[in-house]
Amino acid sequence: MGYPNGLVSQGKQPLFSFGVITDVQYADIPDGRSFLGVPRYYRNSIRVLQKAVQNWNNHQNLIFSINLGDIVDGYCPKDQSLDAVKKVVKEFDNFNGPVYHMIGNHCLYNLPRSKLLPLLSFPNVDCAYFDFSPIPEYRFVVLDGYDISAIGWPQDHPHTIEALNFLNEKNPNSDKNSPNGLMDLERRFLKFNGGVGKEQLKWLDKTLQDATNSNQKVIVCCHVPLDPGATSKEALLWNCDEVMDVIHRYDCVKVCLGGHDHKGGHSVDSCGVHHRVLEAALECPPGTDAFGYIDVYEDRLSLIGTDRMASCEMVFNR
Ligand SMILES: Nc1ccn([C@@H]2O[C@H](COP(=O)(O)OP(=O)(O)OC[C@H](O)CO)[C@@H](O)[C@H]2O)c(=O)n1
Repeated sequence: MGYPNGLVSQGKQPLFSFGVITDVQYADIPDGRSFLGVPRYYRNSIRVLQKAVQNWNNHQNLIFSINLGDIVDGYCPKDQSLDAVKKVVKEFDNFNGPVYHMIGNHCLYNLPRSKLLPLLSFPNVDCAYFDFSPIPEYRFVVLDGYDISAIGWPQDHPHTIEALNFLNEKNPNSDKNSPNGLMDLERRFLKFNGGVGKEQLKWLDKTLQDATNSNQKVIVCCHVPLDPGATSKEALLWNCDEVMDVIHRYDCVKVCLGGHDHKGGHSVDSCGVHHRVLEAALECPPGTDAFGYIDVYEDRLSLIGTDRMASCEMVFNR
């Protein structure tokens, strides 16, 4: 059987399947461009989401969907932020199943965490990282890539202060979103990125130990990518090295999914873990789409992408 975007089914039934989309970055404003000049279609992006939900529902066998973050764009007029987030959430709610969201920098430009987490139905409204297990053999670990961040926390919050100190130490530019002069992987030390804090790292370690004890395979999800092979250096998590050190201690993690770097990417790291950064809905010119679903097997994930989201076979290496 043939799929869109070139995959060929291997005949076996998946254990389960789920929908994916990222970087909708909706705003009711005219089309624009990224800082680097890439076109952005702020109004069309909600149409891409509507098409995704329709497609997921038509599939009939997707047991949940994942939104990898950045639901509303930073250029959304601030007096419209709440309505814009509610409007996008309403579209996700048309999906016939649970939707797991994560927060991105653009979400945090619009609303503080205290407002976002309840609106996005996080399992615990005080914490943006969590895990869930759709079937006993698999566990999903959702990381908060803006745990240590200069955006989203109150100005006097310890995590804001830690982030500002970190940026001042690592990035000498007065514009902390500018990578000018930063070399190679240091180009990730930008204000629109963030890091995973110590408590969350401990939680990640404990959760992966628990998954190992339960003989579960793990998919890690984070808005901010974790491997330089799958993303521009400017879009990497500040402490991707620390997070990957924890992940590599365990054999259970098979795939990491990300958003944030709109062009998308795929790599296999030195320990055989797949990293798939998904293509953004925001950059779809009208008439095009970027969403997909993932078939989960015992030995691989198969991403079936639509249009600008490339299909991808991720066979487990360990
Ligand atoms: N002062 C700046 C600001 C940004 N850049 C570079 O521009 C790229 C991304 O900026 P932008 O499009 O505004 O960021 P988004 O959060 O909307 O999107 C995230 C990107 O997709 C992550 O790649 C980036 O390359 C910056 O370094 C800059 O040079 N100077």
